[in-house]
Amino acid sequence: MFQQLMDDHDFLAFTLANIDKPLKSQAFTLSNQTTVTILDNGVISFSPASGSTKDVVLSCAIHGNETAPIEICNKLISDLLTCKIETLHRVLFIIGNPDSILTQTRFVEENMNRLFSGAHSDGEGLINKERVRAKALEQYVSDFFNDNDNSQRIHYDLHTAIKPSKHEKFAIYPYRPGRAFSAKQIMFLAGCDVDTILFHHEPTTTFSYFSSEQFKADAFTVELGKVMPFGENDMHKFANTHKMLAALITQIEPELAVFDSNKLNLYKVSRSINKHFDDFAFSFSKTTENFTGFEQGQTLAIENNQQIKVIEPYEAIVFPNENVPVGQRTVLCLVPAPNEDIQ
Ligand SMILES: O=C(O)CCC(=O)N[C@@H](CCC(=O)O)C(=O)O
Ligand SMILES: [Zn+2]
Repeated sequence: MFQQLMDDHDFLAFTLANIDKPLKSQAFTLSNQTTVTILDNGVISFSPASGSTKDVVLSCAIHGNETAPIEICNKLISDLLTCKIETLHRVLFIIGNPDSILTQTRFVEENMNRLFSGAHSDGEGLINKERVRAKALEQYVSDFFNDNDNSQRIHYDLHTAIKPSKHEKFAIYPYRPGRAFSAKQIMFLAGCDVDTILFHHEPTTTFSYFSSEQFKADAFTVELGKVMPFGENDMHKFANTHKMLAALITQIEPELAVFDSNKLNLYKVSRSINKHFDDFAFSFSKTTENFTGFEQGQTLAIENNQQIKVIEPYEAIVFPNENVPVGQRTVLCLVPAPNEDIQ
């Protein structure tokens, strides 16, 4: 079964070829003494022989149609397997939802990025593959981080956005009460061309919040551009992201620019507008880009004959999506964030 991976070093192809085949955890050693462990379909870790000071989780395809992050992770995995690059830190790669890669959809039955921090087992429980997978992924991340108590824990959950964005690459910094935001992390992301940060205002059931909250990891949902099918990503646009992620794992400390808020776009999430009725509809056009701003009093959406208006003097919107189940987020509203505690 592993021969295909040894021959072509294509972990994505290996993952898709082995969906639903029982896969026993298996480890082997590369010529540079890195231990490679395949833990499950789409889950692979690399451990250097010694000296790891960081534990890094790189996840992609939590939404199966978000292909650029999959291509970036697959290239890093391939370069590690061929010893073209050598990691100095423990790294866990996760291809989140292989079934939805095959269907080329965001998810098959349920949005996996609403199922973490135990939400997979709420209500009717583990009734579909996405719920079972979210629970399993929590376990892999927990085992990975718990294996090494002294390391800095990092998790970048890589996505692409459904709509085009005024700021092409941006990251969501999960809610972390009592913990300052990290200037170094923000500058690492800036090095990846991710120059826009959204500070979240409440707990969520996303993968990045899980790692941030449970393991005090420096964790982010990172949006690397717009969703595109395989073969249609302009990989030049991801060169700096790829370069920085490679530097993160192959260097003790990648070189970072000094924090400068003037070079960044910093937003705070002011509220999440959830869907309460089936007739929820936005008042703005379907082509409206992420980060489009609206003035106080403007109507953003209508549901059940009620208008949902802009509350703050100015709110920008991100991730508008009316096609979600009742109870889920339809859009996040953002306000400028000049005074966050960034250290
Ligand atoms: O473009 C969209 O509408 C969604 C893109 C996406 O998948 N975003 C993540 C953000 C998660 C977070 O808030 O940290 C998601 O919706 O799950
Ligand atoms: Zn996504």
